[in-house]
Amino acid sequence: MITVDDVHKHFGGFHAVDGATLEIVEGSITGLIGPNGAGKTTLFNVIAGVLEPTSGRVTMSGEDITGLPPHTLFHKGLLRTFQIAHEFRSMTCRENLMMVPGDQSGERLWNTWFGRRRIAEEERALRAKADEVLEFLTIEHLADQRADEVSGGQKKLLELGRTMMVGAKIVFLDEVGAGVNRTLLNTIGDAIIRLNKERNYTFVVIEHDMDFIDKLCDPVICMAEGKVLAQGSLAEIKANEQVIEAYLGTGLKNKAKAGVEA
Ligand SMILES: Nc1ncnc2c1ncn2[C@@H]1O[C@H](COP(=O)(O)OP(=O)(O)OP(=O)(O)O)[C@@H](O)[C@H]1O
Repeated sequence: MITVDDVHKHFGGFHAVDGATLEIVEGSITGLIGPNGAGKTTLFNVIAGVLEPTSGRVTMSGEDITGLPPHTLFHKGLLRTFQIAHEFRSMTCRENLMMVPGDQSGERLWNTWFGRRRIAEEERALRAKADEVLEFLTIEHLADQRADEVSGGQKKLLELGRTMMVGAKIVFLDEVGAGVNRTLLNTIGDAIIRLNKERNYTFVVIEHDMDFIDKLCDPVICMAEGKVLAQGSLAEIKANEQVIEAYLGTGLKNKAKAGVEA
């Protein structure tokens, strides 16, 4: 579905992504792991059009999407979740969902003059859709709560909900687990699995929480120092010596030589 071919992203002389090549298979929940500073978020941002790559190619279903801006990718069904923007925080959760850009007639001046009835109908449909999304995510009780009054985990669910307001095909999630309690993390995990199974979403998930990765992701891709080190099931990744070296820093071989137990 997505291929990343020899992508580089340099910040001055620093190679944050240094020749990453990988494939994201349609229908998968792919985990992207790696030590801090491995280049995971930078690679996400390149794929999602937030950053232009220094070189390399990204394709989606065979189409070259390298360097396309986020709003163009959004209309192709490729979404990266972001924290709810400052100006949306005083809105209710339902309104946050209803604000996701679509093709509402109300956005066009012509229709504000000539299509009031149609706008009202669309607004009703949008509201019903937002309520359906809130119900799917089991947060219907938050519909009228301001977005800045809900917990961190509930905000993450809302961010996921925003992807459901449009016909997302592939969603990039960056550290949904950070600072979220276990119960809500399970709710988020379940929502991801249901979206994957019931609505054919493909996910790419950056996460440090290995239990979360274990529950959700196959395959798992491990990056270090801007490169893809390994790809496979989590068990395979955990057994991969290069991966262990990357996480431990000094490396098993060196430790063995020094007579240190790994
Ligand atoms: N805009 C930027 N300018 C300069 N350096 C940057 C920039 N963005 C990222 N970097 C550097 O690139 C490297 C990779 O960062 P990135 O955030 O992609 O890593 P990561 O694998 O997502 O790490 P983490 O797991 O800690 O979030 C880091 O050393 C970071 O400091």
